[in-house]
Amino acid sequence: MIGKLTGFIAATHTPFLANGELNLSVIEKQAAHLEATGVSGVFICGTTGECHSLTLQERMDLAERWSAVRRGTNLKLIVHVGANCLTESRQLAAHAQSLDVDAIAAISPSYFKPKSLQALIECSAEVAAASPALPFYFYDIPSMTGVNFPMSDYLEKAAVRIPNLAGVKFSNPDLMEYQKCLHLANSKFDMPWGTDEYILSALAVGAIGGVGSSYNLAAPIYRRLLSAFQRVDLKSAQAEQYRSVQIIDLMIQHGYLAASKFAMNQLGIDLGGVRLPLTNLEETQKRSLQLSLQTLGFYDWIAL
Ligand SMILES: CC(=O)N[C@@H]([C@@H](O)[C@H](O)[C@H](O)CO)[C@@H](O)CC(=O)C(=O)O
Repeated sequence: MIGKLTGFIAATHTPFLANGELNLSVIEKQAAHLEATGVSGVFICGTTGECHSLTLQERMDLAERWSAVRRGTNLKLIVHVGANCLTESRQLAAHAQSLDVDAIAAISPSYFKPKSLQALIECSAEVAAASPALPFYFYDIPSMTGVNFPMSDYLEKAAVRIPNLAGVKFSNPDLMEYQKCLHLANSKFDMPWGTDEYILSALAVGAIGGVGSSYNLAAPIYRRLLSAFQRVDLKSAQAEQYRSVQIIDLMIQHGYLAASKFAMNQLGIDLGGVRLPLTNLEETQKRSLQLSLQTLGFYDWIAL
């Protein structure tokens, strides 16, 4: 086991060329940027990575490239293998285990949804069993999957069914349920927090790390937030959290994933655009976002 995930893990974007094909050649630069800005790991092929718009082969190509690139860095590597088809998930999990990766994670199937907690646990168990040597995280993201069971119940029941269960990547803003999970089984489970705009609240109740999209472009803000929190300087921590809120709010107004990819491109990491069904920013939207980021002070906030 890798121990618990600490610090800020970037849920990475998937780089595409102008023609929409995968652009593996930029991953080295992407990793260097993330390491330089202080993230502690990468969570690839997740929501931010547009997992459901990638072919199985593309997901494996990404895992292979990241596994090679992160060697020689301090970045942890977690591969998201969730899919609607459990056979594909199992293939991805087995493939991840053949590489140098730290853990896998999987969301619930969501087109046909598990009707009971036990059915959800059976889905996780099938995937986790395909890579028994890797820690398995259930990726709880009800806003995207529409699957919503109490994660404290999931952990209690799944712990006896899934030997390699490490915890839950908690992309669910329910802080009460989060605390119940944190206190289960002598805090045995790892619970990386997945809603960046509430990370300060999560730290206050016991989080030790987060996985999220905005750590790709704004890790320095979160690092200052964490150090202010650790020295009990709540005013400074709140100020940094509010910076994150303003950035995220701006991205949401412009279409979150396309806007965050555009911002990464502006930072010199050319990740290209998003794939349909998501849509890219129009030129006017790009200009307005760029101006708003400058006016906000974004580029000063993230300077190293
Ligand atoms: C619903 C959603 O996409 N949540 C994001 C957050 O990082 C989110 O983008 C951020 O908090 C802004 O709302 C992550 O939890 C997703 C994530 O980790 C991933 O891309 O796999």
